[in-house]
Amino acid sequence: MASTRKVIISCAVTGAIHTPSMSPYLPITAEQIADDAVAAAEAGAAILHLHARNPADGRPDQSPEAFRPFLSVIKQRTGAVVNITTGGSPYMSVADRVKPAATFQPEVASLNMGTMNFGLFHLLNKYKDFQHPWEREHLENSRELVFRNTFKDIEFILETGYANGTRFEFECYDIGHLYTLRNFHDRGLVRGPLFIQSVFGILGGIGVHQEDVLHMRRTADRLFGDGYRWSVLGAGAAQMRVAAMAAAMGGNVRVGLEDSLWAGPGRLAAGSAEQVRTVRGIIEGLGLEVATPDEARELLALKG
Ligand SMILES: C[C@H](N)CC(=O)CC(=O)O
Ligand SMILES: [Zn+2]
Repeated sequence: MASTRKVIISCAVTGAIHTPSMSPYLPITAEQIADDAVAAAEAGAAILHLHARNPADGRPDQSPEAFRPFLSVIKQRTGAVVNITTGGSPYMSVADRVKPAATFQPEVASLNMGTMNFGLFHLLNKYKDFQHPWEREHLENSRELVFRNTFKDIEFILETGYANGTRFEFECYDIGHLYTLRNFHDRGLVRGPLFIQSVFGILGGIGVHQEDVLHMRRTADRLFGDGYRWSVLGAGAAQMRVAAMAAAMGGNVRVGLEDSLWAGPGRLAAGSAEQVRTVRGIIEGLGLEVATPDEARELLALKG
């Protein structure tokens, strides 16, 4: 009897897109980030994708010192795989963005496969009142904001990570990013199995329609055959629908308050663990099983 397929749940607990005034549940302090991450791991997340913030006003903070307090707690309290962002926020230089991963040498680090417009200004239609002035600026400035990751930047991040045995979550926000990854693959600059995180619903990238999800899957199959592990994240209200489609199509999933603040229409999630429980229900409802951190390590050939 064929063994049941294991689905890897990644959880991104805070990110750098959402701001404190958007949800009282968005973890900001190191203690809140650690507690939310541990709860997500206990709910079934095998991989924890981590950003840091300034505890005073929630502003994204990419200094290694901002990461250290919650990383040690997470390591003590869970066996989950740690995935440190190299995306940081679009306002940061690549040199700053890579510092935490270079310092802590995690099993996994995120890597955005290209430069892109990163639209957040549409969120101003929804959010009017902000505790901190930087929040409105963060959204307004996104009209002329470019998230920069040139081919040279990507090479630099790859070299930095691979030197420490770190593997990558290749974030592909559009079909062109898959072709970029294929080019790096053909030049022998990336190591398989490739962990591809398809990102749906960020303004500036691909949408959240089922045809978009299918298109990403088919293109990745054509470019990488069985040399990759596919995962998806859907931004905002599309999170669970995109996850359900991908799980049914042999994929893995990412949830968490970095990608969506919601538990349902008009209902804020009281933490990332609530979304992990929801997506776990979908996965088990499909007759599949959730991968443990060690099963994820094996599937992704991580250093452990
Ligand atoms: C849409 C997500 N915020 C993508 C992300 O997680 C980027 C990164 O941290 O490198
Ligand atoms: Zn991130």
